[in-house]
Amino acid sequence: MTEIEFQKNFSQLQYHLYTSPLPHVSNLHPHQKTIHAFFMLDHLREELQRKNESTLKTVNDFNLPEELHVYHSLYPLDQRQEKSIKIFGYPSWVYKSVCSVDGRVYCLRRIEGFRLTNEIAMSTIENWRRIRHANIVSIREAFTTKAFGDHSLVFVYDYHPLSQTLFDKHFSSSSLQANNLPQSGGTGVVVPETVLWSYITQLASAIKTIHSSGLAARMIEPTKILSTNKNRIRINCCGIMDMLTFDGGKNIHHFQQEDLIHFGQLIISLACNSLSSVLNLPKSIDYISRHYSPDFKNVILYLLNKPTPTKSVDKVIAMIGPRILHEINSVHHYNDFLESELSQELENGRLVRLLCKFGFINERPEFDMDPSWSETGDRYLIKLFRDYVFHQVDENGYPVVDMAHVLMCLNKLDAGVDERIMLVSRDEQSCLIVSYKEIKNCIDSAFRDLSRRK
Ligand SMILES: Nc1ncnc2c1ncn2[C@@H]1O[C@H](COP(=O)(O)OP(=O)(O)OP(=O)(O)O)[C@@H](O)[C@H]1O
Repeated sequence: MTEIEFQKNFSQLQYHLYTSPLPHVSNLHPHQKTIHAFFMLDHLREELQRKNESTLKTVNDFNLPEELHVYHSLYPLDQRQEKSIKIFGYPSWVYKSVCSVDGRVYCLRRIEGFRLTNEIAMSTIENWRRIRHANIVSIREAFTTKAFGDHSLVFVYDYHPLSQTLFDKHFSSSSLQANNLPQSGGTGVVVPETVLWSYITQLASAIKTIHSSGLAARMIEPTKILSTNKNRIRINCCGIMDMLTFDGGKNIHHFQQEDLIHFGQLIISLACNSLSSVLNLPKSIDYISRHYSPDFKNVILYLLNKPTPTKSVDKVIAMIGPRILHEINSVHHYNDFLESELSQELENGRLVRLLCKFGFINERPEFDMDPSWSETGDRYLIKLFRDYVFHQVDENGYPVVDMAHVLMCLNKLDAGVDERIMLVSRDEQSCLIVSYKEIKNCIDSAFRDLSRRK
């Protein structure tokens, strides 16, 4: 399916189901709530919806193999059609794909035209598979294939929907600036120092885990670091270079030292908002001294120092200690925020379960001829309660469509409160005074009754 067909077949989801609260209702009493209090924040919902949509996207591309090892439904993720061989020495392609073994979505990276001659190289992936880190894209497996009509090597990674490379995030729209250092009299920094400290902390943590496992990342570069969430980054493509240039681990110390230098170059490029800033270090450091804190400059200078036997990521971690505490604090705050948003939806799950029970009980066709089912006793009460919640009309006979009323009734029902309400029959000939507690008992017993009938 093409992108246009996809748009046609799946009508756009309405992200903004509710407008934000108006100013005059924002000052509520403690016991009052607006409709927004029952749902997660719009922007969070929208982000999750978009991620789901992009995870489900499919395409009918006859140039792609239908099946590849245990993977199918390949969907290309490359945004740029021109293939650069700068990073791997071979053209590489990225696909989203579904695994037929566990049904999950993965990201496949194909290295085109690579013929594996040394089988032992495959074993390097085992070391990488053992690494689980919040700032590293996890690798699952690697295999060779001729499904594309050539000898290709495919690496399977966790899929992070809608992720962006740091290059796309910070350098793509600024290609003009990419060749020039920002002017000293400019409006100030492009990437705030707090964001850069967060990047430094996350990358240092990932590199520490990699180096402690006797490995080297060899991928600290803007197109191979993914931004998967707000300020959340992950090193991508780990393990590929170890396989493409297999040396049995002889040069690992050299590659680890290179990691630190590339780390420094990445941060300097982000701080100066220019990929070429590493070519003119004195000018770049001067810019950083004027716009960022001395601590920040010292970390960069340390990272860019010539390799020595004592230069290590541990020293970087010691230098950035206080910033790590700040990062932990921010992460805990964000965690609290997400937990509170999640709890809003938890309430909705409860209400959906209640609505499902209503759906099971009311208007069952097989009991149409059985007046004892819905027209008497408990079931009759449930039917009247359903009318009370959903089918009320105003004094002019117009339907009352009031979500707050529905939510209030369902919440009181779920809690089984003692409050009493008056239920009126449709012909208005009889009325019943019952408590939510009694109705709750009726629903539970009717549902139990249904579940038992097999
Ligand atoms: N694990 C992943 N999960 C989800 N999306 C990914 C993953 N890895 C890469 N992508 C996406 O695939 C696209 C292409 O990635 P790639 O690494 O090829 O970047 P690139 O900028 O095209 O680099 P190159 O110039 O080396 O091809 C990017 O938009 C990236 O966000």
